[in-house]
Amino acid sequence: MSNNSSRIQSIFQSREEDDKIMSLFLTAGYPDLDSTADLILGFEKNGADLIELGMPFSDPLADGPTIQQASNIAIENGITMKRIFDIVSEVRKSSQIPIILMGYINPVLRFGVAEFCKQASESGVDGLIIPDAPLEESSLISEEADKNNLDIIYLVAPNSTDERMKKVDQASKGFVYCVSVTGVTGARQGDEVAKSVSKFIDRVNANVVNNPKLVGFGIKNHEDAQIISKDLDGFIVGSALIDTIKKNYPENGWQENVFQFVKELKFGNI
Ligand SMILES: O=P(O)(O)OC[C@@H](O)[C@@H](O)c1c[nH]c2ccccc12
Repeated sequence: MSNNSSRIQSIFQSREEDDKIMSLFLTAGYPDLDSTADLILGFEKNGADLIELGMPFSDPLADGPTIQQASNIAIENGITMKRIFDIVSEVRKSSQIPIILMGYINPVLRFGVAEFCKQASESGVDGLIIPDAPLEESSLISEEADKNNLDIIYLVAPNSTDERMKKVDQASKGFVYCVSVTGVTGARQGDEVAKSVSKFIDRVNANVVNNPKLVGFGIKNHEDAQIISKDLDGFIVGSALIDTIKKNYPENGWQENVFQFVKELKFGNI
């Protein structure tokens, strides 16, 4: 029997007080099919603690332009569910970094929930984030996820009531995803996120007491990340990473430039 979910728990257990967990979001199959596994391994070497692998979908309603575009390119590249599982199996040959699949419910339903959870788990996936299958719809998938040792991570946002935050905390396993700003994914200008987020984080800390907490949406550099995750366990970056890939690909040495960005995100300019 696999025991995948313990991989997520163990990164929080071994965390030092000042060391923020860094989760990176990458669209599977972007910028090309062959790079995804190598990118994940390189992210890990350069400071990533956790990987969110995006399952591309043609109608990604929570995503801003950067991730929408990456999804479209990945679909053009020929990404499929099977290829996503193959990427995870490939990473598992040499790495134990926790991997969470993140995507929309439709492709999962089309694939078949039971089969999806089984194959995800067998390939070495640890958890799932399905933003359009919130708590109310969780019965669609929670039973099969449980059976296969997959943690389901639910989201809280500034417009979540205290009551809802408590419910999300009860239902989540692995961690709770704190969405820093209302709206879609994407890097924000200036200190927009840092300024608005502190009241929300206080409320999160009062209501979400059983799970570790990571904050995401709009974080673009180390300084943002440190300020925004100050009272939480860590942070998540997606769009700013994908923007960096887009800026460098396919120039010579593009991966090295991306890994340098990753290192600076985690450790600052050193
Ligand atoms: O891209 P940003 O602003 O850095 O935010 C993280 C985000 O990309 C990733 O976690 C994510 C991608 N798509 C999502 C949909 C819903 C919630 C979260 C996500």
